[in-house]
Formats: sequence, C-alpha cells, structure tokens
Amino acid sequence: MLEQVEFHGGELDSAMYPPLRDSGDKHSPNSLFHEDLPASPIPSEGGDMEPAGLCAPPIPGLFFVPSLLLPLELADKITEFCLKHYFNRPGVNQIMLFGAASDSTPWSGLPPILLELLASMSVLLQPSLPPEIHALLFPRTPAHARQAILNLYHPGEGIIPHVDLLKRFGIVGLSLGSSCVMQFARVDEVDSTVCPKHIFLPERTMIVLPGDARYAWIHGIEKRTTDLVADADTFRIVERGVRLSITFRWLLPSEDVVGLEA
Ligand SMILES: O=C(O)CCC(=O)C(=O)O
Ligand SMILES: [Fe+2]
Repeated sequence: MLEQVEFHGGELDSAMYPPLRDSGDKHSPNSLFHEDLPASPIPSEGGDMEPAGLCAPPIPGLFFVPSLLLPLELADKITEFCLKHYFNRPGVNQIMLFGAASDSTPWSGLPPILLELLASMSVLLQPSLPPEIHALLFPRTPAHARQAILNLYHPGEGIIPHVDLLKRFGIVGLSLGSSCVMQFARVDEVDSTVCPKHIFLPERTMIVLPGDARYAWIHGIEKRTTDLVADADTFRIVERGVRLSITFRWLLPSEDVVGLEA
C-alpha cells in the first residue's frame, strides 16, 4: 500500500506554499500543524539575523549530533530518487507518504529506498540516543503506521513556526542537499521578547524531537537565502541551496486514514 498526498504550492517563488508551508491552512485535514498554533515570534525575511550555533541549543529532549552524517552515497541516491519521483512537476513542494506495518510485508507502503534510509539512520543514531528513544523510533516490530513528509525548499523559502500535529510521535528528520537554520521557541514564550533558539542543520545531519522539544516548543525555518552561523569566535554567512528534508513520524491509532481529523 502506497499512499501519497501531494501539496501544490503555486508559483515557485518566495511567496509560495499557501496550503501548508507558509500561510499554513492549519485547519486542513492534512495540516502538519497542531491546530492551536501560537502566533510566531520568529521574524520573517528582512529581520535581523541571529547567529546559529553549531551545537544543539539547550532544549529538553532535542537530540542533534552535528558530526553524525548520513553517508554521502546514500544521501545522493535518496535525493536523486525523491527529486525524480516526487518533485518532478513545478509547484510541488511537499509530499506525504504513509507506510502501514502488516504481517506479510512489514513496513509496506514506503518505497524501499526510504526503508534503507530508516535502517541506516537507526544504525547511525543508536550510539547517540538513549535506548528508549532509539527503540521508540526504530522498533523491531512496528506497532503503528509510519508517515514520511518530504519538503523541498529553494533558497529564500521556509516553513512557518509550528508544533507538529499532536497525534504524531517519534519524530526524526534529515536534511539533504543544503543546510539551513532551524529556530525553536517555547510555546509559552512565543509572545514574549525571549529570543528563539537557533540551530544550524548541515546537510546529511539528523535531528530527533521527542519529549518537550516536540510538544512544548515550536520549530520553523525562516525564509532566507543565507544563514548566519557562529563558529567558535567567528561568524560565517552560509548560502542556502536547494534543501530536501525527510521527516519520519508515527501515527497514533486511527490517524492512519488520510483526510480524517479526529
Ligand atoms: O524541513 C524541515 O526540516 C522541517 C519540516 C517540518 O517541520 C515538518 O515537516 O513538520
Ligand atoms: Fe515540523
């Protein structure tokens, strides 16, 4: 079973993504976002750039190891496959794939290349993750349906700050093709002057969001063509290229039917 939902974002320019990626129809049945999304404190394009650190900021439950990279050959193969099969028409910037665990063909629904990716991520992340988090993300016997969300960003594009839908859990994301800076802010501080946290995600790195980082913080990516990165005592401006992100998450029971919002 392969179920695929595409979102068409209109013209390929910086004002794209009306359905989800920018103006964000938060009440769409297929919205990525938690319905009660708080207002964003994160400045849009043109605002001052805060430098992002190379290490994960202190956010409870966020796991990010900048030196842990998906092998280049696999990264290139996945990027090429996704661009060819899913992003082959103008205006498509987001794809959702669903895989259901079944007795006969475990993980059926996701293309083999994404299963290979999951297997590789499991091995790579194992030494860095607490065993219970690793077991949650990569169980031997999956009990839930898995969703993969593929987002394609051209330089100057981003995703509005959001909390992922609450009926998803076990979130792990991968950056391919380009780095970007992801911003986090506490849900209960979004209306204050508290600065959001910035984290630089180089290409081929993975980010894991269990616990507070996923439920009590919003995350987003500013619409920028460059990012400012703090590297020891110096700052670097890093140009963004075309970035493909792949985010896996589990669906709670009853959530594995597209178009139904419980
Ligand atoms: O592009 C990314 O890394 C983030 C994507 C995201 O936040 C999402 O799919 O919910
Ligand atoms: Fe998200």
